Amino acid sequence: MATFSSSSSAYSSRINGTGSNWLHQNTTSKQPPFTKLNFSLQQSSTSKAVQLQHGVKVSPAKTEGILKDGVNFSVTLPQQTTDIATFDLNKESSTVSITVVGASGDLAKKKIFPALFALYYEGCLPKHFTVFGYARSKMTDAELRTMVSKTLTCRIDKRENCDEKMDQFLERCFYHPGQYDSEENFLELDKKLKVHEGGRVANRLFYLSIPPNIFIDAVKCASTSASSANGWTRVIVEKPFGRDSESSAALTRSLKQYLDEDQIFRIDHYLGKELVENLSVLRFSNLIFEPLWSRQYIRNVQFIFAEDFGTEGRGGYFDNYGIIRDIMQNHLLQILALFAMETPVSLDAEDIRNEKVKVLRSMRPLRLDDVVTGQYKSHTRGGVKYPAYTDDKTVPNDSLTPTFAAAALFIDNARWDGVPFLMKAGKALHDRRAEIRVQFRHVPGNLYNKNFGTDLDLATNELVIRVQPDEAIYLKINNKVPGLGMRLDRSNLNLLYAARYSKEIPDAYERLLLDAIEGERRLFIRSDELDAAWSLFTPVLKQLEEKKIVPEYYPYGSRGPVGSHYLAARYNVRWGDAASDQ
Ligand SMILES: NC(=O)C1=CN([C@@H]2O[C@H](COP(=O)(O)OP(=O)(O)OC[C@H]3O[C@@H](n4cnc5c(N)ncnc54)[C@H](OP(=O)(O)O)[C@@H]3O)[C@@H](O)[C@H]2O)C=CC1
Ligand SMILES: O=C1O[C@H](COP(=O)(O)O)[C@@H](O)[C@H](O)[C@H]1O
Repeated sequence: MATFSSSSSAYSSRINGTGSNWLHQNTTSKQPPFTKLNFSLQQSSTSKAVQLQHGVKVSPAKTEGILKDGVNFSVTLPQQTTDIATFDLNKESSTVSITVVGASGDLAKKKIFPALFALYYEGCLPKHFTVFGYARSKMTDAELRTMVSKTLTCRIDKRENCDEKMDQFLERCFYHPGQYDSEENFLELDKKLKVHEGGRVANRLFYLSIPPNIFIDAVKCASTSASSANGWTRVIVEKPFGRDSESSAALTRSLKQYLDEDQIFRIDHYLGKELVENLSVLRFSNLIFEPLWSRQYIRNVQFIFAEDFGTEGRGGYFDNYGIIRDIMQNHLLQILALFAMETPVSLDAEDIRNEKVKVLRSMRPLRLDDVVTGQYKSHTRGGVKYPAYTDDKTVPNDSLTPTFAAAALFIDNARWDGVPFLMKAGKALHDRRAEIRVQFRHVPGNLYNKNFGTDLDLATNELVIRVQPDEAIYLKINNKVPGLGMRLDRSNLNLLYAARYSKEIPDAYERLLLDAIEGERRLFIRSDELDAAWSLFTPVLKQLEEKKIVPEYYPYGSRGPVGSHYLAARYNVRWGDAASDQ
């Protein structure tokens, strides 16, 4: 299947083949909004049928039904197309089976099944697809459907024909109980998959939604006993990808015993978030930002993640990892790489991932002095007692695992030399947010300095990219307060998504699942990126553990340890989220 998307305000294309490249993009109209793409069929085999959706036209007209190999054709989009247009070049002859391994688990219920349903509802899944749940729990197909329907609390809930669509979706959902290390059980799954595939080209996606200690067993069995014989087989792997450089490299080596790198889709769901996707658009398609994107104008950059709840229910997993591995080494570092990378040669996955690796490899490994850790303690507010991290029964009473960390990182390259990149991540804080804050330098020789009082830092521009909640991009500027005097204030140029766009924002898992089905790797982590990411954090993680560094305790629901402010102050930085006009 090949898809591309277009809209009146942005234009882009995503062209992928099924198995091998069915389509080759020759030219794209240069006029935004783009309206035309020219393709030629590359695969020298049988003719392909073309299905076009959303009023997309194909020319020449005779290609409408059957396309012959080597035929050039062009596709015209309606000017205002905002939806994804879907081509299915071999729709009658191929099918996609998505097996959720660990289907009885938390992530499967909370994210994966709802995302699959949303994709189905939006018409983004191929004509022929099947969803299989696989886990050890005993369940029938009907029981899986009940479980899925009960947990399909997703953005689609209130939409037209939701119930009807849900019933249709559930008819495509099946379950096979089995052990994760049993080739025999995976062979049984293979047999069932074959029945549903009905002799078509069989593409198979396995989503490993299981604890990391059983990844390799499951990959081994899936690849040896349930790989597709005539289509592609891909595996989505959930984090954690190891605990440090060594264990991550060992995991990669083991995965590569059974899979090629291009079959492995390492998911970092923050890369699927709308505002993170938009980061490159903001930087590379607006003349006003890219020239400012360097040490010359940027004073510091902050990546902030906060949750207003603790590890509830996931303490067992969390205690072995801690907040640095859970959030910083992956989600925040991935955003940092996209933020700081050089302009990629193109929007192709490999070009983008090459630039991300380069910037990660230009970074200094984090030093112990540049980290502050914290752990939440019990706190009573309004008569309600909020638990300490160690109150979780799955967490040892003497655990030193950080639930909060702040860190200062540096990129030793020409663009970013000396600019502090600060990260802060914590659970059980006073609010929930994820954002990027870019604080600009002072205006040299500012004529209005005297209007700002003594604290010039408060008067510098700040660009905030709020990833969640209430997605927004806003720029703090200085402005004259209307009137006869000369009083200045700080105001926001504010792009609040909910006010600007009526369209709801898809969940990150929808985008990533669709990309994995289409073979688009841009938003997945390549193994060299992972190595580079681990080498930045592994030394400090080891020191924290070996030296048994005691975290600073902070009350549940507070703003976190004071130490994070001292760390920022050492680099002349003030956390943007602490300001009153945030
Ligand atoms: N939950 C979340 O919000 C997030 C999870 N992740 C990652 O996604 C993956 C899945 O997470 P989640 O759904 O929370 O995990 P769960 O702990 O819910 O496990 C998923 C399923 O795996 C099976 N399982 C659990 N423990 C074991 C075990 N020790 N041995 C064998 N099988 C076991 C169980 O199925 P059964 O007993 O039926 O076989 C369970 O339903 C993990 O790698 C996690 O780190 C990543 C980001 C967020
Ligand atoms: O990967 C993880 O992410 C969640 C936060 O994800 P969000 O999309 O809800 O912001 C976090 O709670 C969890 O600890 C971590 O493993």
